[in-house]
Amino acid sequence: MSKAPLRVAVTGAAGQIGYSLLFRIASGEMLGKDQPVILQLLDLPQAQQAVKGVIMELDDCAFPLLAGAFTTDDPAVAFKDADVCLLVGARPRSKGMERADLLTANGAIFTVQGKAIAENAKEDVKVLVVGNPCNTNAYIARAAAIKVGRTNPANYHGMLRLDHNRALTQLAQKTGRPVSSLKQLVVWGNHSPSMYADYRFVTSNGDSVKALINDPVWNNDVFLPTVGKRGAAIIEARGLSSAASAANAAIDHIRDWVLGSDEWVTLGVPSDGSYGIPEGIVFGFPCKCSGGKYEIIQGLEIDEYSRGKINLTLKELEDERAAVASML
Ligand SMILES: NC(=O)c1ccc[n+]([C@@H]2O[C@H](COP(=O)([O-])OP(=O)(O)OC[C@H]3O[C@@H](n4cnc5c(N)ncnc54)[C@H](O)[C@@H]3O)[C@@H](O)[C@H]2O)c1
Ligand SMILES: O=C(O)C[C@H](O)C(=O)O
Repeated sequence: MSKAPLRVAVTGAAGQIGYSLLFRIASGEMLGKDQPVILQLLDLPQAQQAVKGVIMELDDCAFPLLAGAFTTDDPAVAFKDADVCLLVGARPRSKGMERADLLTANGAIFTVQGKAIAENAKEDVKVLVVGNPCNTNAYIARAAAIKVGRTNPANYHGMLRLDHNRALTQLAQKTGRPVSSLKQLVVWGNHSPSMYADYRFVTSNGDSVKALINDPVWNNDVFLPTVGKRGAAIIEARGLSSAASAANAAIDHIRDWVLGSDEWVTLGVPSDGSYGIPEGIVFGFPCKCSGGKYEIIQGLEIDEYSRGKINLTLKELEDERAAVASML
């Protein structure tokens, strides 16, 4: 017997990430090749026509797993009974802008949406914020949801998976080892240039990647800036912010969370106090997922260099938290 459909709400559905994301969700790449889905799409009133066009294209793919799709400009309708919410809709950064510039522009969206999710979605809804600055937007949505109650505050995530995937490829290219052989990577902190992509624990077929590379100067002066500033480099090259790779990362994040992952994955999750990160701050941590739940991997050694890097990205998130305090 076929499974009951899961409801996936996607905001910013008319945007460029939406266009890369929706077709892959409908084809089963996110929730499984035997899992029907209903797409509940949210965008602004002026974008409704464009979303209708996207739904026409979804129809024209005749996806066997697509059990329905609709568009609305009302968050309460979009999030009704949702199992998964992908909060993509926000203004993207343009050339020369830092993510902090987006804080006030986009923060207001997430108070409204966090409340609407908590009031309307399934109680165990899984929420991933992609719209930037995604860690603090997830923090805002979670704070608004906590005021309502009902949903699980641990299930409001920000997306660090793009940074994780970017770091994997840089390491694969440096070592000449296949991406698939690299295990135990983590990107700590904020989805911003302050993030700390940490390959001290990474192995490739049992070999330590840190020992293979054995080049702290490359780590500090090439690897970290390349991963941290990759978003800006893509905006510079494309004239638009990353879209297909961002959509891919969102799919990876939700797939691993829902279907499980034997490997470490970086998830941006509300801190439970692990590694000295204050509770509630949405922070990139090494996680394992199984049975639809995630846990932060404990007990990793944090050396002095790493502590300095983690403190730096934490400080940025604490400053962002202070900047949005009046919105909460
Ligand atoms: N976390 C990451 O790794 C990552 C990576 C890439 C992009 N992003 C961010 O994702 C966001 C979307 O990027 P994009 O390239 O798709 O942008 P886009 O401008 O192409 O699309 C954004 C869409 O969001 C809609 N929107 C705006 N406000 C909305 C609201 N209140 N409710 C619903 N929809 C709304 C717009 O109408 C538009 O259709 C940006 O904030 C961007 O910075 C994050
Ligand atoms: O950098 C941006 O503004 C877009 C996105 O967050 C990215 O990392 O590509």
